[in-house]
Amino acid sequence: MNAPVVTIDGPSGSGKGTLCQMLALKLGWHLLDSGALYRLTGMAADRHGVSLEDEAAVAALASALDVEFLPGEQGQPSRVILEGDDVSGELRTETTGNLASRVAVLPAVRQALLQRQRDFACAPGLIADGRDMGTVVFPEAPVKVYLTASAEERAQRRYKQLKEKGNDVNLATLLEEIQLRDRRDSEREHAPLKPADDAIVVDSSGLDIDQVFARVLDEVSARIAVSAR
Ligand SMILES: Nc1ncnc2c1ncn2[C@@H]1O[C@H](COP(=O)(O)OP(=O)(O)O)[C@@H](O)[C@H]1O
Ligand SMILES: Nc1ccn([C@H]2C[C@H](O)[C@@H](COP(=O)(O)OP(=O)(O)O)O2)c(=O)n1
Repeated sequence: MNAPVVTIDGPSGSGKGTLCQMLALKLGWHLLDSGALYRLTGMAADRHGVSLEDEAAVAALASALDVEFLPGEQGQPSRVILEGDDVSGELRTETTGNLASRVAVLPAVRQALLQRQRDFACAPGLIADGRDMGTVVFPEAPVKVYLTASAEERAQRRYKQLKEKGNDVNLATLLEEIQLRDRRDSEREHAPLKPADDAIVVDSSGLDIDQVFARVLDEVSARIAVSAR
């Protein structure tokens, strides 16, 4: 039998990454950060001077990504190595997020990453974070969540997150970037950001992350026999 998959889709800053890490830790399941694959593809194109207009060349980079995901030293975040360089910091910037959103409109890139994402579904189970996890990559998943929040709240969260990391950020610019990315991700022709027909929609505006986690864990426990750690 295939491993169970819980999909968590939604726009930037809705809390997907945080929620998915909490769920994966609680259940002892694998975690797929699909956005990281689009981010790495965008970064690879940038490094190799490949134009984002050249769909075939960007897709070739996506199929051949030379990447390693390393667990962090005790108490440290995990590290991502692209072509031998530690790109963990650069990977999470808004500039890279925008690059990712631009390569993500290219159908050949999405196709090149499809099987790589499905291969993450191994026992005992997978928590999959992205935009099209429930609609395209794992349409048979028994639990699908669409996590959202107002653009203003998401921009505030991102502002706080980046400020805490010591980045020089501007709230109005972050809000504009989030709105632009929402539009590009939702309006693209292939695998647009939208809730799956059978997704549970959770609006996290006004909920803290522990409340979101409790709500989603209840939904998971109601649908799948899980043994939480
Ligand atoms: N429900 C919430 N309330 C307040 N802050 C949150 C909530 N969920 C996530 N955050 C914070 O918002 C920021 C963005 O969350 P993240 O998980 O990176 O979102 P995404 O992966 O959807 O872009 C992080 O700093 C995170 O701690
Ligand atoms: N399954 C996915 C995941 C991400 N993408 C694209 C669209 C997103 O704007 C970028 C970056 O995604 P990522 O989840 O890393 O970004 P956020 O943490 O939500 O800001 O990649 C996608 O098209 N499909």
